[in-house]
Amino acid sequence: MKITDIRLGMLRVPLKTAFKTALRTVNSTEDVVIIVETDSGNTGYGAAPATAVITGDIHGSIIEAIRTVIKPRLLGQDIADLNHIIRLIQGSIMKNYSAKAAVEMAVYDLFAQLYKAPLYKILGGGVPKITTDLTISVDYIDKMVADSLSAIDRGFETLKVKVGKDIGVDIERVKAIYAAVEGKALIRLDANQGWTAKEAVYALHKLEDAGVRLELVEQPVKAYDLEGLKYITERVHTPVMADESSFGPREVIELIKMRAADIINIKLMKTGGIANAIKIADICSFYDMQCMIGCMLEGSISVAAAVHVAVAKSDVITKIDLDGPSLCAFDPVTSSVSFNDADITIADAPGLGITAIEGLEMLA
Ligand SMILES: C[C@H](N)C(=O)N[C@H](CCC(=O)O)C(=O)O
Ligand SMILES: [Mg+2]
Repeated sequence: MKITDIRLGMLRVPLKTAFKTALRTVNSTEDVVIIVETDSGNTGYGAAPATAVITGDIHGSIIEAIRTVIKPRLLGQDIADLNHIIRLIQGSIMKNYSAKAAVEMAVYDLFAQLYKAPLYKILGGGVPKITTDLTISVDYIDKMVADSLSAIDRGFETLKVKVGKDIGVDIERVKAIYAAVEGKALIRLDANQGWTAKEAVYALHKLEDAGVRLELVEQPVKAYDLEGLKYITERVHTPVMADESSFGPREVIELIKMRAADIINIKLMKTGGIANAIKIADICSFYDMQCMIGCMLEGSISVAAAVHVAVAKSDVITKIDLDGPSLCAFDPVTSSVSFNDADITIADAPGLGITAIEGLEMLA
């Protein structure tokens, strides 16, 4: 099975409601879709959103990295040589993790198709059913409480509450949501780098003293501020998770050595794809550290790839934040992964099992 062509398209899907974090506000998912064709007639799919504020990637850079750098190296490659192709992708260009992730997942899709098995089985097997949280965007307190209650009505049992704005209002936001959902849902916070280390310790102590039980707090401080992350981890009971501070295996090893965080958030758009995501899971497993698998604001093609990884690495990936498709108004993709609000399941089809994508605009 040899690669004969790589084509690109754009897939845009409106959100149910605006997605608001400390870093940005977005109203739709906009993914670069990659289609890898082979001489056997098999097609592999991948996708990547442009999350400039986190990865530095924009649509143009993703498209150009794939078109001008990665594609020429991959044409003619035999899908059976998976590790060789991964090395070609990862060594082709510095950074550009979203572009690498999109291409790599399409290659993994084909590799699993070669052996006629769902991707998660090729990655080690597991039970093909996981449960995701839902993100509650940072907003007026009443709106966040209403959104949290509506998420519970939809069946979500874990809410990822966005904070990281004004520290005083953030504390009130979390208290109000906790009072409304206590006993009905678990709360995890994501400050998306919005606090200083001292603010984070102050806020978390206030919440802990008020009896607010949080599952974890994600990326309270700036991505580069590993000392700040460590300062918080050493002072609060709430487990601290690194997101923007950990991209690939190197950062994860550094965080573990420093004891700067309790949990690592793995995202394919930060790792540059599946191979590094698995390496991180294995490193964390070795050090008895738990992981979350998360997503950017992205649609169901790339999130499906993360679902396969989550299933295969469920021993160490114990927390799931794969709610991109649940935030969308509809899912234009037909695949073997079904996103039913909190419940995500994989049916028994080869690879990622993608059979149709409605509304895909092919790029010239
Ligand atoms: C969508 C997901 N639940 C999420 O919140 N991801 C963010 C980054 C999303 C973005 O800005 O695209 C995160 O975990 O920081
Ligand atoms: Mg985060």
